[in-house]
Amino acid sequence: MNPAFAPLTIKICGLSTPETLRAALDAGADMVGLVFHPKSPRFVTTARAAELAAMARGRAEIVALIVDRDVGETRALTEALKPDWLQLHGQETPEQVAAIKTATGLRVMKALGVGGAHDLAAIAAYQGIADRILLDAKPPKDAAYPGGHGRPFDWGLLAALDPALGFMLSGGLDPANVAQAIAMARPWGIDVSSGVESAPGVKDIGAIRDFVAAARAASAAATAEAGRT
Ligand SMILES: O=C(O)c1ccccc1N[C@@H]1O[C@H](COP(=O)(O)O)[C@@H](O)[C@H]1O
Repeated sequence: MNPAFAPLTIKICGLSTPETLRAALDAGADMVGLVFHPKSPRFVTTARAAELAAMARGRAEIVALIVDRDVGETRALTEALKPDWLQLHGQETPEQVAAIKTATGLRVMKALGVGGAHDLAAIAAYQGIADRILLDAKPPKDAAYPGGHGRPFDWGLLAALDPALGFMLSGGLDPANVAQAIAMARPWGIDVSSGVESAPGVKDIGAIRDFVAAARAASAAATAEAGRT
């Protein structure tokens, strides 16, 4: 499908309680993300994740977010949780992405940090291997974990990309800026964590609803605009 007319995929990441997960599902999120990186304020144990996944299954796609895990550990996690997707948010090489995909049989989203136009060159090495590329802001220097810092990057850089790429966009999105991000970047999907929180790791149900509503409205406007041009 022409990406300009594809429905926007909305992912709410870092959910860790039944109440906030339910809010994301009721708001109409397409994907829900569970963070398995121990240093993250959104970290969930496998037991808590299984409880949340049982609520989400059949209503939204379940994304397990991991950082530089080896193939054996990843396989054990996916056998226990049975997610729909893996989000690889570390320094995984194309070869490691391919090995994880083969070992788990799951769809894989590979996150790449963007700080300048030169960073977009890294995309090519993952095309045909990762099922989706996620373009995120780079973390602050010396950050304890590599994503989820609420920092946007220059979405104007993405105008240079082939529209057929169909990438996921994240980094500092929130209910107030998501419409502008969609209008500028025309992503296949969007991913948010900090922008729907009242403090790191504490999701805000009102902000989740506002974010999904703002994103759906902006996506409808972008689709109508593409139909006129
Ligand atoms: O959310 C986390 O804690 C996290 C930890 C380690 C790697 C990635 C993480 N989150 C991802 O980071 C981006 C941006 O999030 P934000 O909206 O700027 O807070 C997003 O893709 C999250 O899935």
